[in-house]
Amino acid sequence: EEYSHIQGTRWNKNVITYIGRYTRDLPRSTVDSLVESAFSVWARASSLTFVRSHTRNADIMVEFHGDLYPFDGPGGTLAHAFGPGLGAGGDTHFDDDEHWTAGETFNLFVVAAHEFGHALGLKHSRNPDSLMYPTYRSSRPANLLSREDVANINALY
Ligand SMILES: CNC(=O)[C@@H](NC(=O)[C@H](CC(C)C)CN(O)C=O)C(C)(C)C
Ligand SMILES: [Ca+2]
Ligand SMILES: [Zn+2]
Ligand SMILES: [Zn+2]
Repeated sequence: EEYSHIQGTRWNKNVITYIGRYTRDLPRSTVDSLVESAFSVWARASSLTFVRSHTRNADIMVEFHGDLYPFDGPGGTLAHAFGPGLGAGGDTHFDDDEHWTAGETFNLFVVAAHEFGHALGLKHSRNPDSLMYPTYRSSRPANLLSREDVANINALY
């Protein structure tokens, strides 16, 4: 879920940096490629570009953590992200009590793409076909973004 109390509306730049941590569920190289693919979903639909950083002052920190709020053990909430901003702004956290996969439930690429939508400033959609719909759906269409998702990211950047 997005944390509106700290987020701004959008990043004031088009090149956004990120740095990632890892889960024991997958090889690090797999996490790297799934995260990069999730960012490229938004890069392809907008004027944004995402650059992996190796310094801690990256815009978006990708982390995995267990039983700290709002996480709740296996199932339930899968991840959360802060809207654009300094410090924790843009940071994206995955519940490490989930089983993260590159295929079946829960698919890290699909969840990351949703979370990165929040990290860019997008809210939830009421359209079940949209990536920004608040419930996880494993059988997502090939083109992850709905026309609404594309319209919303381009209305923002
Ligand atoms: C399977 N569990 C769910 O479908 C849960 N939904 C989520 O964990 C959202 C992330 C999904 C959409 C990737 C939380 N969210 O909005 C983060 O930005 C519940 C619907 C149970 C809350
Ligand atoms: Ca959970
Ligand atoms: Zn969400
Ligand atoms: Zn967190």
